[in-house]
Amino acid sequence: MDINVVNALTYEDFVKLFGNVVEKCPLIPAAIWSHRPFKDLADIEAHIKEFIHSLPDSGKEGVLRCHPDLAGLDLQSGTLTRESQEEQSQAGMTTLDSAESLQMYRLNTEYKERFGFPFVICARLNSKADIVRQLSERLKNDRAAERERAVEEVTKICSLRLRNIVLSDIQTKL
Ligand SMILES: NC(=O)N[C@H]1NC(=O)NC1=O
Repeated sequence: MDINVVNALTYEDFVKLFGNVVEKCPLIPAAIWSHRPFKDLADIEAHIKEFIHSLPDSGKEGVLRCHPDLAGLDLQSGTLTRESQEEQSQAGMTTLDSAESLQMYRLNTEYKERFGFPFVICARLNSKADIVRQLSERLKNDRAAERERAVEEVTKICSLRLRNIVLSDIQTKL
């Protein structure tokens, strides 16, 4: 995908195309649109990261709260976004047995009670075993460290989603 094509998109088409690069946060692409023209995809990514990092703690936590639980209710009821469905499926979250589902439910619940936002990890870069291990490990962090850790995962998810868009035919997304 040519960056000139992206730079020529209307605001509406830009948000339609990049609206979910950060889960359920179309405000983020809407905000960075004003930085056009972008040099390349890395430039778009840098603006998104800068925007997220510039948010106050409450804003960062808000971004985290837009994420569905891994192997949670949205997955069970078929209400995940297309991107999240693909990612969770790739990490084996859609084929958990009942003991694994219960373990994820308990850990997710404990995590949300401790931090007040859901556990977020880039599912495409982690196996089922990695996810369970990291969920248990990260429960030991303090809130500020964990917020930053989780935001880092949001940026990894965003990078892969951006790459996916670029590698696929732009026309099919509009
Ligand atoms: N909670 C959480 O990590 N959710 C996600 N991770 C990911 O890669 N896609 C998601 O929706």
